[in-house]
Amino acid sequence: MTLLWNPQRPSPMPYHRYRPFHDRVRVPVTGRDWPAARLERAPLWVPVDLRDGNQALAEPMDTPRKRRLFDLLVRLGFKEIEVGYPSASRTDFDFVRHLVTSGAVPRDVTPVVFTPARPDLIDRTFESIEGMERAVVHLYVATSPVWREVVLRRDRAEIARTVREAAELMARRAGDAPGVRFQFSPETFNLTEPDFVLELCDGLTGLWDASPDRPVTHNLPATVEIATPNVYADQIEYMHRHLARRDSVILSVHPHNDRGTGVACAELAVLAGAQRVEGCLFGNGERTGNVDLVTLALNLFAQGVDPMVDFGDIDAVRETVEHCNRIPVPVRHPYAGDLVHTAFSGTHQDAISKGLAEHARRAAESGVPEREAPWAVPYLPVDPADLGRTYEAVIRVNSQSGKGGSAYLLRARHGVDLPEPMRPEFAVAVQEMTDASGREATADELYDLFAAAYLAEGEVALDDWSVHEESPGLHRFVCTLRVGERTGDHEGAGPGPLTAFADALTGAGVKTEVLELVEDGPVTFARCRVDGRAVWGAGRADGSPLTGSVRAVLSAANRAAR
Ligand SMILES: CC(=O)SCCNC(=O)CCNC(=O)[C@H](O)C(C)(C)COP(=O)(O)OP(=O)(O)OC[C@H]1O[C@@H](n2cnc3c(N)ncnc32)[C@H](O)[C@@H]1OP(=O)(O)O
Ligand SMILES: CC(C)C(=O)C(=O)O
Repeated sequence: MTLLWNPQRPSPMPYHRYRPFHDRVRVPVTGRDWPAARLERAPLWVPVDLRDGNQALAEPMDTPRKRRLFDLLVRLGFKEIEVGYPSASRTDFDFVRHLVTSGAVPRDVTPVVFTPARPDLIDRTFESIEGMERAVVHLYVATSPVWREVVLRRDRAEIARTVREAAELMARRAGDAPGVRFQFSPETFNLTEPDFVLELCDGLTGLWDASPDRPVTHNLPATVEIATPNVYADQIEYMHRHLARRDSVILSVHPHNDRGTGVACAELAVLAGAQRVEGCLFGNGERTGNVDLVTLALNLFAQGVDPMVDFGDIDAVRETVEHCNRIPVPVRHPYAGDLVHTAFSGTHQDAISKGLAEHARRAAESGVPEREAPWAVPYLPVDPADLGRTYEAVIRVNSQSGKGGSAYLLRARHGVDLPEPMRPEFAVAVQEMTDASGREATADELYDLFAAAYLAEGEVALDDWSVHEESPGLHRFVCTLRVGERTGDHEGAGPGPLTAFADALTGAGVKTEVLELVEDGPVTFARCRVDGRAVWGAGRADGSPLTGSVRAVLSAANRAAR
């Protein structure tokens, strides 16, 4: 049926090659609490940058880079950190040994080491953590039908045996070391039959004798995203409700981002009962990456919930992560990208500029410091200052901008506060400039434009001027004026110094009347009627208000002459 309101036509794309998730995995729905749940506290965040993130880098990190990232993660407040896949390479093994021998691991931080279900590699993993006070040994095996059939070539029973044997070896290797705990990941969980995941996880909970004091972590990855986040939430809630000895299990999730919904998957999974979230800073990781822990934590922060990690200097975090990964963070990355607190467009700038002024006003009114006052500035979900950013980048001007943007930059960066009625005419000049260049205009370029338009010399020049009060209510202004080619000495009289100057100008042939004066800050503004036209002028006060006013009137005379 052709819908009148939707004129789209069938595309030539071969979508018939792909199957919806419900043809690929059974998602049992036995009640659903997550849609009404709320995010009220931070889950246990577990950065996997040094393992999952690292295995996705063209140049995996060496020990100095790994150490720098590890120290950053500790400083940020992470308490469980996956530090590597020690059986995979000498570099990874050596780094875990470095952590053991260097004393880099604080007492309240637990490293996690990752291993496949192979006896030789499990042995090597345990070798790497010898002497480590606390560690989680993390076992993984892929469990979904495609991986079973195509990759591992083992059926369900064989996979279950592989997992059991690996887990038994792990338990033997750990002995009764109180500092070692266990984690299991059924890789490709989101494509695996739920009853098989339960069989494997519950088997391990029993085999490892998990208890509330020594819980096991069952980590349920969306290894490759296959569906909308609500489906993952259903899968997690099902496990949350059905896992055995639930009080002895830490239910963890590990979303990737193939459909671009890793963050949503993690958030809905926490609503559905997950207590622990694995991810990477800024979403590094294979293909489209792991879920981004920065976005997740700051999403909580922006809801008034303590993220339990400190991203108060986001640019320093970004700099270290970019150095270690050798991958730049995109300019639109939530919270951390270069442009994410910036508005170029006119109406947004207007709203932000009004919002910032209102924020300052309310803070002053209630006697609360601005950085403590409740935040409600349009278009800025969080105060950039809370992330260690300044307001400099908040408003930037190009041809999409309006009068508010250029006025804001002139005020914020040059102390020049254009009177409201003057802003539209300046915005026209700005737009002409930015339309012509196709570029952004910096605050300095805006000032130069303003100075050329309002502060520069013109047709009318003033020299050797003085003013005095001849008698109460009568001022006399004496000066030399050049108007075009003609230069002459002039005098004017009036009740105030400026009316006297206007009179002198009128005497020199430039009929001038001062309508309004705005003397506030380093530049004074005057609206005058010059030869019948109302025009604005501006003058630098340079410490003397009268000088500013005289120059502003002269500027108006010049602008009228142009
Ligand atoms: C979801 C994840 O992120 S999983 C982790 C991915 N990370 C990495 O692969 C980086 C580190 N890996 C490596 O360095 C290597 O793959 C090693 C050292 C672990 C193993 O190397 P190799 O012995 O050369 O094996 P290879 O890399 O070809 O891996 C494929 C083999 O592992 C088997 N395998 C895959 N996953 C697992 C697992 N979880 N447990 C046991 N065996 C597994 C495959 O069935 C295949 O076996 P086959 O050769 O008998 O067919
Ligand atoms: C094995 C798990 C933890 C994983 O890395 C994944 O599935 O992406």
